[in-house]
Amino acid sequence: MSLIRLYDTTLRDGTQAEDVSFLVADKIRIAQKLDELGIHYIEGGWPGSNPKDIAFFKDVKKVSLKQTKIAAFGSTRRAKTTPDKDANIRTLVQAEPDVVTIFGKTWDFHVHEALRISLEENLELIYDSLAYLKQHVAEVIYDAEHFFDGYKANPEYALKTLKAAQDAGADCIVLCDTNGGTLPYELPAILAEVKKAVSTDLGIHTHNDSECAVANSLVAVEHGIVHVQGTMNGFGERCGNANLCSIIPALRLKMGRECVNDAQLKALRSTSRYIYELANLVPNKHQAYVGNSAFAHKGGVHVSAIQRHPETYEHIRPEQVGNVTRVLVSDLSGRSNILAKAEQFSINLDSKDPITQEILENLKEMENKGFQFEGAEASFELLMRRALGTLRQFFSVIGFRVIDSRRHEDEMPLSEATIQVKVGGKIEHTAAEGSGPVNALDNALRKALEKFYPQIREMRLLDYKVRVLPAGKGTASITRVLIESGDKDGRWGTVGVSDNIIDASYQALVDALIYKLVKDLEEKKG
Ligand SMILES: CC(=O)SCCNC(=O)CCNC(=O)[C@H](O)C(C)(C)COP(=O)(O)OP(=O)(O)OC[C@H]1O[C@@H](n2cnc3c(N)ncnc32)[C@H](O)[C@@H]1OP(=O)(O)O
Ligand SMILES: CC(=O)C(=O)O
Repeated sequence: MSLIRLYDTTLRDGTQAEDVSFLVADKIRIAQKLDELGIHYIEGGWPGSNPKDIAFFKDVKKVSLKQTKIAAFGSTRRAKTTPDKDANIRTLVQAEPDVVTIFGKTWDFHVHEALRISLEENLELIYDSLAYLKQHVAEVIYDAEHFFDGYKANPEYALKTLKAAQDAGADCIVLCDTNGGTLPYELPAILAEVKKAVSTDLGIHTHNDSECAVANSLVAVEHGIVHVQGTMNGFGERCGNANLCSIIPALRLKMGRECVNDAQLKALRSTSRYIYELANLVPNKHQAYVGNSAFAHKGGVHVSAIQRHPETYEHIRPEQVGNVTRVLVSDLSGRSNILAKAEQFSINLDSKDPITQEILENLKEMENKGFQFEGAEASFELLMRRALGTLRQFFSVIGFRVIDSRRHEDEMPLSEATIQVKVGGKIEHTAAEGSGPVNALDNALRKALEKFYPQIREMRLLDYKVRVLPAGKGTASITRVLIESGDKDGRWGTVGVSDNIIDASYQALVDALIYKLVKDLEEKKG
C-alpha cells in the first residue's frame, strides 16, 4: 500500500491553542524531534504573521534534518492586489521553505462574510496565488479551508475552488474540517464526489470540536486520502487538531499503512512528552496510546486476565509506542493486583500466603479512610513490607510540635517545628524554621536524620498536593496529602490522611524519607 504522508502542524496550528506557545529555539528542537519520529512535513509557522516565525525559517536551515520537509504557511493573496505585491505571499517566498502551504476559502458564506468579495474573485485569489507560488517554490500545498461545510452548503462552488487549485498546479489539495463539526459517516460520500472532480493527491486536516478529528482522518485514509495533517498531543485552535499520537499508531498497527518505521513508532511516547515539556504543560495521563493511564489496569478482574495474557485488556502491545503496562492498586483491586505490585517491587509473595489477603483487606480499609495509593506507590510498598515484617526500623518519631504565628498584622507569619527522633539507641532533638508549617516540619525531620543518614540530603520534595475529602465538614474535613519526592535516580509518591493537615503531611513526609532509605539499602544489596 502507498505511503501515507504525515504533515505535522504543531508549530503552526498547535500554537493557535490556548496556553501553547514556543520560543524559536524550542520550535527548532521540536522540528528535530519530529524529524527523528519520521514526520514527512513540518509546518513551522506563518512567516507573514510575526518575527518569531520568520526567525524559525532562518534558523531551521542551520540544523540538519534527515528526511522531513519544512513548510511555511499563509493565505491566498488579499483582494485588490497581485501575488507579487502581496506582503504575505512575498514573505512566504522569502522564507525559502521546502514547501509552501496556503489556505483559501471554499465556503460561499465565508467568501461573502469574511472576505466580502464575489465568488468569482475568490476563485481568482486561489488560482493566481498558487500559480505564482508554483513558479517560486518546489512544492505547493493547498488547504481548502472549511471544505466540508462549504461542500454541504454549495457543492458545486466548493468543487470549483478545488479545480482552481488543481489548475494552478497545487501538488496536494487538503480538505479541511476547519470548524470540526463533520461526523465520520458524512465523509465517504463527499470524498467520492471530490475524487470524481479532481485528480490531484488529496489530504485531510481536521479539528476536534465534535471529538471526531482522529476518526475523520482515518476514514479519509480508508477512502483514498494520502496526506494527513495533525498535531502532536492534539494541540490546536479551540478543542484542538487531529492528534498525530493517535493517528500514527492507528495507521501503522491497525490499518497496515506505511508511515513511520517500528523504531520511530517506539519513540512516539517520548516525543509526545518532550513536546508537553517544552510547552510547559502537564501531559494528559488519559491520552490514547501515549498517556500514563493508556495501559494502566485498576480492576482486579482486568489485572488477573492481563497477567494470563496481556491482549485480554490491551488493544496493542504498549511497548510498540514506547509505553508500558502498569498495575494500579485501589479498593477495586483483587489479589492479582497485590501480586503484580509485589513482583514490581521485587517482594516475594505467594498467592496462597494468607498475608496476600491481609494486605488486600488492609488496602481496602485504608482507601475507605481516604488513602489513595495510585499516586503513592512508595507508601503502598512500605505497607506491604510492614505487613510482611521485612521493613527495617530506620528511626522512630517520639513527637513533634509545629508553631505557626503572625505576631503583627503587617508581618509575614513565622513557622517553626521541633521534633524528637530515636535512631538506634540515640535520641535527637532538633528545631527548624520554614516557609510554612509543612516546610518547617520537613526541615526539622531532615535536620534530625541527616546526621545518621546523610543520603537524605540528595532527596528533594518535588510536588505537594492537598485534597479535602468530601465530608462536608468545612475546615474540619479530612485531608489527604500526596507528596512526590525525588533524587538523582528517580521519583516516588507517598500519602498521608488525617483530619489535621499537618499530621497528614507528616505521615507522607515520613514515608518519603523511609522509602528513600529502603531504596538505597536495596540498591546496595544489588
Ligand atoms: C483556519 C486557520 O487556522 S487559518 C490560520 C489562522 N491563524 C492566524 O490567524 C494566526 C496568524 N495571523 C496573523 O498574524 C494575522 O491575522 C495576519 C498577520 C495574518 C493578518 O493580520 P491583519 O492584516 O491585521 O488581518 P486580520 O488578522 O484582521 O485578518 C483579517 C484579514 O485577513 C483576510 N483573509 C482571511 N482569510 C483570507 C484568505 N484565505 N485569503 C486572503 N485573505 C484572507 C481578510 O479578508 C481580512 O483582510 P482585510 O482586513 O483586508 O479585509
Ligand atoms: C487550514 C486550517 O488550519 C484549517 O482549515 O483549519
